Amino acid sequence: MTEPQIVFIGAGNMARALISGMRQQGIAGPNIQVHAPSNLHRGALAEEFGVRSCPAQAEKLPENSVVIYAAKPKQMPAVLKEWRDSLRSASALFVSVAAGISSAQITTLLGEETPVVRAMPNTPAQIGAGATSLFATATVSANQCDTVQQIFAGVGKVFWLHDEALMDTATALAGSGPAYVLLFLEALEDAAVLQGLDRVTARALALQTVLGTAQMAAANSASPSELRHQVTSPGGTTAAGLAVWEEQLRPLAQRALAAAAERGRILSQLLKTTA
Ligand SMILES: NC(=O)C1=CN([C@@H]2O[C@H](COP(=O)(O)OP(=O)(O)OC[C@H]3O[C@@H](n4cnc5c(N)ncnc54)[C@H](OP(=O)(O)O)[C@@H]3O)[C@@H](O)[C@H]2O)C=CC1
Ligand SMILES: O=C(O)[C@@H]1CCC=N1
Repeated sequence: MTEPQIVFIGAGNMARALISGMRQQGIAGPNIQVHAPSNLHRGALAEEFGVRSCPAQAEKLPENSVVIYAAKPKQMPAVLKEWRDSLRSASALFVSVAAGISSAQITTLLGEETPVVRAMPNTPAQIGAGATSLFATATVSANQCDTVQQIFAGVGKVFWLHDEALMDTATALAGSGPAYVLLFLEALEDAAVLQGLDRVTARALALQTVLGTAQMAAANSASPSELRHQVTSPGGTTAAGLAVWEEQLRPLAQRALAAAAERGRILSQLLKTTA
């Protein structure tokens, strides 16, 4: 099977993370093209990864291209109006990473027959450690599902969802998740510095603790709760620290994921697909 041309609409943070991972996966630079209004980000991608840098305007695409929408959710109606005909004439598979925007909204813009996959990757894709949730509409063929699986499996782990409504939860958990983990790292570092540890050591200790724990949990069949109990000596230091975390962490996690998922639904409601 010939490799499909992968066409990015948008050259920002998410496009960069995916392209970086794809290049490490061995996808050739010229097999990836990136469209954006300014040369700022797409020019840098062309220089760094050897991809084709193209203006935002739609162009004729090779048959069976895979088009990845990686511009902002609210820009979708205007952008898809521009691209609709090129997508149709290439029988392109359309993959959207836009938070919140439903497949029904996309097919309203592109036509019912357009095969659409919603993908929610995250930025660790740039080092091949991403987590991507995928949802395919009924018009996506088994071969097209395989193609999408291959693309995203090359930049991390892939999870197919069968209920589109849960894409907002996947977004709240994994799409936004790297920011929560980074905030947690910042908070641990700051707290250790407050106790007198120098910043360089505090950052390195926090980072290695989170990294090592995630790797240990991934390598172990025991649940996170079981592994946590292995750290926690009765009456010891961990129990004292955990008592403080337990006061607030679970309700906070629930509120944070609820707020993020709700924002996804609002982004969807704000979109005027009739524009
Ligand atoms: N950042 C993340 O962690 C994740 C983001 N996403 C989704 O990815 C999408 C992009 O987010 P992110 O990368 O963070 O955003 P950025 O702001 O970093 O990038 C947006 C890109 O869209 C480009 N753009 C603007 N207008 C057009 C147009 N008319 N045609 C083509 N490209 C255009 C911009 O061009 P220019 O370079 O000229 O400014 C820019 O390259 C969003 O839909 C978001 O929901 C999904 C998962 C995770
Ligand atoms: O913040 C956002 O809206 C995007 C989607 C998930 C991560 N970043």
